[in-house]
Amino acid sequence: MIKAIVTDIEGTTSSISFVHEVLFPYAKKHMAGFIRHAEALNDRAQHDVSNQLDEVAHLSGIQRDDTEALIQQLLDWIDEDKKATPLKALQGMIWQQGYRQGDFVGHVYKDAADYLKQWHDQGIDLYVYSSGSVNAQKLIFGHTEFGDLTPLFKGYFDTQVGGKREVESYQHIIREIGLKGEEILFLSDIEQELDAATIATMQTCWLIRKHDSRMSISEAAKKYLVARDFSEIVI
Ligand SMILES: CSCCC(=O)C(=O)COP(=O)(O)O
Ligand SMILES: [Mg+2]
Repeated sequence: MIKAIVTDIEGTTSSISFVHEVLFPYAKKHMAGFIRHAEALNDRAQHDVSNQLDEVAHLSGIQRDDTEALIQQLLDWIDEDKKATPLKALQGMIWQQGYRQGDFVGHVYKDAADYLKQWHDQGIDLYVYSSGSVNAQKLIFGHTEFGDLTPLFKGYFDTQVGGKREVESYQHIIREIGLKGEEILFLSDIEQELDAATIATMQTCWLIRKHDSRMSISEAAKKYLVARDFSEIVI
């Protein structure tokens, strides 16, 4: 029996095009200005940005005092869709401005919003696991056309627990949730994420959305339970 559901965001609850054509370009446009002007932020925000730049320097081997090279590295990582934790943290800080200013609304499919509400009302614990930072996850679900969906979620996981294709990440999430793996359903559009969750003993469902699918439904169904939207997910 499923007692908890952990969902991916991009390609699962939300469209790939929103992430790649709205969020990523917005972060790219504002990254340099955001970092150069970090000094003008309040102390805590400045400290947060500085910590992330420390980590960019550590991961890239670029000198910590070469701000322009660090910015270029971040822009290159956006182009590569690199799931680097400091990039994801900085993107979240930049998107926060965008959501607050009303530059965009977080995209969530209607079926996802409807079923998340239904499952929540049934007493199923809901969690998010995305490469986007926990801050970014709360922002996308907090600013949807269906209102603030964050009260539906019991918890959020990002790459602080590890990469989404690593078995250990799902083992960590299972421990944190405090249920057996087979009592938790993981939803994703990415085969390698489903593979890792399955090895960690979670149940899985592969989302093959019409305009977002990277795989045919018949091919995917040979390996995992599949759903074209949340209404087809069997609990
Ligand atoms: C939290 S919205 C932005 C998502 C993001 O930055 C990303 O890289 C997509 O990752 P996901 O694990 O949701 O596919
Ligand atoms: Mg995804």
